[in-house]
Amino acid sequence: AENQQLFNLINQRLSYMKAVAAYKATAHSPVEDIAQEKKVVEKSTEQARKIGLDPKSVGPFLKAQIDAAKAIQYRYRADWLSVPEKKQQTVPLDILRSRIAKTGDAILTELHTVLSQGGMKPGDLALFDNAVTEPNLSATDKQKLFDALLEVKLKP
Ligand SMILES: C=C(O[C@@H]1C=C(C(=O)O)C=C[C@H]1O)C(=O)O
Repeated sequence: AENQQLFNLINQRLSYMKAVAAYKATAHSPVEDIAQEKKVVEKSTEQARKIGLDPKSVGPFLKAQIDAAKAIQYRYRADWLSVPEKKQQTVPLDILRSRIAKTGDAILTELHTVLSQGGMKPGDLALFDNAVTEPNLSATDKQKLFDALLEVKLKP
């Protein structure tokens, strides 16, 4: 169903965070990049408005996605301090960010479709739980993400 596709896309965005964390670890860069977050929020808010989502209700969802993305990266970084990973090939950050942006746009488009077809019910939490499989996402991060997702509305 459409909900399943939406949840898969949300998981896909989170699944890029291991590669982002690996790039930053190699570059000795911090996880948090406020300038990039601002770009993501501005572009996504504009996209949401264009496709007919209520931009105000999208704000907390975007924040929850970014918070989850950072929490995942911090956990990888912490784990790699205890048990270093074998040297992997790192994907350039600009390439990862363009994939993240594409997935982010797809999430908003799919969310619009779901809301146009009647929206989600709290009972969809079980579907969401199964679809969102990123191992370094905590149960509370996951709950926050789902709660913010349920608050997104169509443009009045
Ligand atoms: C994903 C990244 O890491 C963090 C999370 C971001 C996001 O979820 O869009 C943006 C900037 C960073 O604070 C990144 O640096 O691109």
